[in-house]
Amino acid sequence: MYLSVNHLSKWYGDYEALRDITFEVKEGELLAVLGPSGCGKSTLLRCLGGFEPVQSGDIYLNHERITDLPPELRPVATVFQSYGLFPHMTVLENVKYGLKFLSLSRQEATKKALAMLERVELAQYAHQAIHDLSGGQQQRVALARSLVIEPDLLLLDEPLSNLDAKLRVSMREEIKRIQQDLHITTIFVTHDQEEAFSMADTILLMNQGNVVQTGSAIDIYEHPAEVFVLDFIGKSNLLAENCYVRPEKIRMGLPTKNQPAQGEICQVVFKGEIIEYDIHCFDGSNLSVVTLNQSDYLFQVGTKVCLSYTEKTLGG
Ligand SMILES: Nc1ncnc2c1ncn2[C@@H]1O[C@H](COP(=O)(O)OP(=O)(O)OP(=O)(O)O)[C@@H](O)[C@H]1O
Repeated sequence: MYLSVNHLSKWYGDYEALRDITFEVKEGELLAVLGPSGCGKSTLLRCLGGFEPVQSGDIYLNHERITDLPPELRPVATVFQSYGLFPHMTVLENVKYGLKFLSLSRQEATKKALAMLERVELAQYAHQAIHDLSGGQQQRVALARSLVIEPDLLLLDEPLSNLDAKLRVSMREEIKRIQQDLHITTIFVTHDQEEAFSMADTILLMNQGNVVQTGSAIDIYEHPAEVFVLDFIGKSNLLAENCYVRPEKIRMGLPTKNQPAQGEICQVVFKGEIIEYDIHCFDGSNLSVVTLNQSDYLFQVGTKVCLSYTEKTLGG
């Protein structure tokens, strides 16, 4: 495997921030580390980048053990949330800065930096000051500066968190395009499920310093390993211990002679593309149902409905 992380543990004093973390990443794959605030995502990234020592465990990158190497000796580039660009330098100078520690002639460095700016579609801004660029453009300069050194592994810590909602969506596609073009193995930290789902080949879901599940977006959504995953990823109805049904998997209809009403709609939330319903069932339970907006608005508050669905089992 290209990146192997084996039994990594990290303590801050007597607080265990990472507990026995084990996972693998294939070459050219994009892995999203997803989880709630404080679960240890950034700590894991800092340990992979060499910015934090670990107490036990091993990291192998491209068959080399890098666990104890300082950041500058790891073939790894990190883009932090703040981008860390130098405001007094031009775009080109910022990207060339990444090459400072390689023994390249000035001409070679300029050529490489310009080629990378071309890749991220910013060549025309090469001689502009950093503060003349938008947030999304600055993000791409930070990416270019990291990628120009041709690292074996790219680490991105919540790279879209400083951008507005619309730009986040277009930057997701942009980062994915660049990552795939360069076939660069990438680990991307986010607390945003949609971001992880839309970008990652594999998702590593964390909670309280542990890895709780690893898999594709479909694996994790369709086969949640435990209640935490069910709650964190999407919406769900927990029916009984270990049994659940997703709201969009419930079919709702008007009662017929053969199918009596099982509940009554007590709330309708119109969200445009979808409509969310809260159903009070006659057995005393409550269910959430989501339907696509298919426009006949049959179901209003007070409508009695029948429901059909198949229960799924956690971990199944
Ligand atoms: N330098 C430190 N010293 C002590 N505790 C720390 C340190 N850095 C992080 N922690 C603790 O370790 C835990 C994990 O923090 P971390 O920043 O990795 O979480 P995170 O999942 O990235 O959160 P967020 O999404 O909010 O950035 C938290 O409880 C945090 O308070």
